[in-house]
Amino acid sequence: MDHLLQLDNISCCYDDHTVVENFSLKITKGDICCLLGPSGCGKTTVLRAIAGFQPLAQGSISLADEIISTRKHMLPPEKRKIGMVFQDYALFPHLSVCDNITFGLQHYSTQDKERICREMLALVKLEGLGDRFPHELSGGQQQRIALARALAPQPQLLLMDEPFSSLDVDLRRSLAVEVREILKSLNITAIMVTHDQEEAFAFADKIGVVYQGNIQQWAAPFDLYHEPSTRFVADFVGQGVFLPGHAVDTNTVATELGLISGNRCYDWLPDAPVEVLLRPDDVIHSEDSIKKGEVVNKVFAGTSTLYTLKLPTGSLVASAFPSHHDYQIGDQVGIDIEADHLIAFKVDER
Ligand SMILES: Nc1ncnc2c1ncn2[C@@H]1O[C@H](COP(=O)(O)OP(=O)(O)OP(=O)(O)O)[C@@H](O)[C@H]1O
Repeated sequence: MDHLLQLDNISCCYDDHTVVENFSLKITKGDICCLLGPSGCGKTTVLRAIAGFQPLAQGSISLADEIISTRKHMLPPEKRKIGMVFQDYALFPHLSVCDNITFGLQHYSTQDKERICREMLALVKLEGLGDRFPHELSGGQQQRIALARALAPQPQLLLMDEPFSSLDVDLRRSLAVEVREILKSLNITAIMVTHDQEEAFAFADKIGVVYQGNIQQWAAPFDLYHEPSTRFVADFVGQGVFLPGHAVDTNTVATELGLISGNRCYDWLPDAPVEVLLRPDDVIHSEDSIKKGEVVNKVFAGTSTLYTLKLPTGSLVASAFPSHHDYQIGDQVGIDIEADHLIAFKVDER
C-alpha cells in the first residue's frame, strides 16, 4: 500500500531530554488520523517534526516518497506543502478574511486568488464574510477561516494542533464532524493532535495513542475501544474499571462477578492474577440477578444514567443503565456481565 507519510523510528530531544523516542507511523493518502494522549506525551513535538519546525535526533520522515527530515537534513517548512491549523487560529488580525485565506498564494494572479477565496469560503460555509476582519468573527468562524487558509494552497498533508480546544464543547464536536466531512470531500490527508478522546473518535479514521513519547496503539476508534492492546490504552480510552480476578483458562477469568469468558485467547497460565476491563456497557442491568452492587454514585446523562456500584468486596464497577431505571444512592441493584471482548491484563502488565 502506498503511504503518503512515513515516520521511521524518529526521536526528538530538547537539550539532553528525549521526549519522543523510536516513534514510527505510516499514513495512507486520504486518511484522517489523530494523535491522542495526555498532556506532555510528545504529540505536538511529533507534529512540529512533521511540519519541519523540530529537528530529529534520530530516524527519518518521508512525505510522498521524498525524505524531508533526518538528523542531518531538514527540508524547510515552506517547501513541504503541508498546511497547519493551530489551537489559537493564528489569523492575521490586520488582514481581512479574504487576505488571510489567500496569504499563502502570493504568486497567484488576482483573478485566481479571488476564485480560490470564493471556493474556500463556500467550502467552510462562510460565503459573504470575505471583507470582515478576524475580530468580527466568532471563535468557530475564525477556526473555519484558519482551515480555509491552510487548504487554499492545496497542501499534500494537513496538520491540526488541538484545533477545536478553544471552542465550547458542543461546537467542538459539531465542528470536528463538519471538518472531517470537508477533508473527506477533498480527499485531504490530515493529522490532528488532541487529548480529547471524543473529539478524536468523531474525527479520525485511525488514532495513535501516544504515551511517554511513543505510540502505544495505532487503530480505528472501534478497535481502540474494544481491543485495547495495552493497559494504558485500556485505561486512557473510554470509561471503565479494572476488576481483579484470576485466569481459569485461556479465555476465561474468575472474578467476584463470576466467570467471565470472551472470544479471544490469552497466553496466561491458570491461576495467574489478572485484571479485567469492564466498560459501563459491559455491566448490564438485570433486576433478578443474584449479583448485586450498591449504588454509590449516579450521573444522569439523558438517555442513560451512569452508576458507580460497589461490589461486596468493595471493588467498584461502572454501569450505564437506560435512564428510566432510576435507582438511589444506597440501593442494591442486580447486574450481569456481557463482555464478549474480554479485555484482561496480567497484574504486572503495566
Ligand atoms: N521548547 C521546549 N523546550 C523544552 N522542553 C519542551 C519544549 N517543548 C516541549 N517540551 C517538553 O517536551 C515534552 C513533550 O511536549 P509536547 O508539547 O510535545 O507534548 P504534548 O503531548 O503536545 O502536550 P500538550 O497536550 O500539553 O500540548 C513535555 O515534557 C514538554 O515539557
